[in-house]
Amino acid sequence: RRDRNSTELPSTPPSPPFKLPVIGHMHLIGSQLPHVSLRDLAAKHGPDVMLIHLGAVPTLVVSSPRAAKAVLRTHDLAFASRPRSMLTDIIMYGASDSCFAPYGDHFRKARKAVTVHLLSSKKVQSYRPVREEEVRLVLAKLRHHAAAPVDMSQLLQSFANDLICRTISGKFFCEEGRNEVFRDLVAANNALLGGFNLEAYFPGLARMRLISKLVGGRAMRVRRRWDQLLDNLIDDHLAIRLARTHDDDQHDTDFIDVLLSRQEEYGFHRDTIKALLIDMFEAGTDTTHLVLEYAMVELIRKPHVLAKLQDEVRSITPKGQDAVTEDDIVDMVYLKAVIKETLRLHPPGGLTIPHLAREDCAIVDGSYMIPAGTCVIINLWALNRHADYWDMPDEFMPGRFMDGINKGTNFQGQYFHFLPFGSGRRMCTGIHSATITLQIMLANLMYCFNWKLPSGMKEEDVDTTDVFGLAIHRKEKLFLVPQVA
Ligand code: HEM
Repeated sequence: RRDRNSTELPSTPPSPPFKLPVIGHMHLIGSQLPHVSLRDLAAKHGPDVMLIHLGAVPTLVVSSPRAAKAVLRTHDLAFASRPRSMLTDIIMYGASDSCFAPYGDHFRKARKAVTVHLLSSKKVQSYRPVREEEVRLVLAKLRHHAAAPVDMSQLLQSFANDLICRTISGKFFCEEGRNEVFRDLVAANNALLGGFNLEAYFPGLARMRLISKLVGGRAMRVRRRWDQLLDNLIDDHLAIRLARTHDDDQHDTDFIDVLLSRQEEYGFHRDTIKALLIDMFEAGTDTTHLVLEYAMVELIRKPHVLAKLQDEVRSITPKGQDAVTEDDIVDMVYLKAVIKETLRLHPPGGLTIPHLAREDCAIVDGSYMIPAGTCVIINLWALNRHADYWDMPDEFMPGRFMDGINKGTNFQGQYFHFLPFGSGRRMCTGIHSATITLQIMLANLMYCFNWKLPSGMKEEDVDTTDVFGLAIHRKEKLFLVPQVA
């Protein structure tokens, strides 16, 4: 495949020098955060695209908006697959989920089921009472601890966990303490999938019996724990469905119900349902709460932005209400700008999940030939801070979305310098759910409380060091003192 306006033969993308035997360019990624090392390497060796070898795996790193557009829009179909790995095969039941599934009939079916039946804007709207109730629980906890330092990292993580547990499996999930088990399991998945996996970079090793036994054994233990939890949940739901009258059947209340009611239509095996549920647990927690935490970090470090946001939220919410509702946030334009700016500076993954080239493809005006089988990662963090598109790119300035060149820029996937949710066939399916959750929680934190740092701490003392896993997170926990407004 080639772009139409190309005149010269495409070449291999540039690569950094110093490729070593066996490890390739891995030593150049170093101990820094991968998205930062890759941005710095790209600036020197391939500002649009750069080919590196991570162990034995040829990997294209995409770092400019025009190259991202080539991969995610112009040649979206050619780059819409995912690399296989022994770990995702085990944990995601043969990669039969939507996140890690290779492109093909199964992926299209799985993605359709998720976008149409679980995460469409209408479906997300139907979970409004659940969201509002979970937000109220957070507000009650904060009121209880008012005037004392609160571990906001932990509070926001529990909020995101509990909310996703309830949308997946109804209220009884939390009541029976299963959300604790699930929290452990998501952490175990992250340790496996987010860590450095030898077998992913040296596929030859995966064929060696000792390595496959070690890595596979660890993954199988986690998988068995997921099986236990999810089989119980599915069996409980099946029993309740059997006991229901025909009329009740109209109401699919949670994700498990919805998937069970569509199982025949889509021809899903029980394992596929389990894989899709793990996706939702996994993608729905360690994204939303980290963005909320970063929003609070940025706001506490910029008191004038925090004050402006509070003014907006408090002036729009009707007098006498004890909390902000989802109707109230429709006109909160500064709230939305604050959330965009937080997502711009802190996109949770930093990089996309790896894509895989399905066929040979010439990209960026036919300049570079990418062979089938190349792994592709788009450095979203680097795009979101690209100096050609953003003024003072490292500064937290929500106003940039209200005036100036980025007025009106949104994260729906058509502005290739701002892609916190990705773009194209592999774009995040949770975008509606994530957006409304971020908005309603942040609006309420602003409406109900004034915020201070623990005594003796100044704004500049708030630690902003990041560490890398499946998502980027802050090294230190965030403690803040809420004061009832
Ligand atoms: C602030 C919150 C979130 C952000 C910034 C975010 C961002 C992303 C990104 C960048 C990708 C990868 C795109 C690619 O590989 O090209 C992704 C994939 C995905 N996200 Fe999200 N996400 C968020 C929340 C959620 C939520 C709440 C859910 C579901 C409940 C979700 C479900 C998924 C799924 C299923 C995929 C895989 C899509 C595919 O491969 O077809 N995400 N997300």
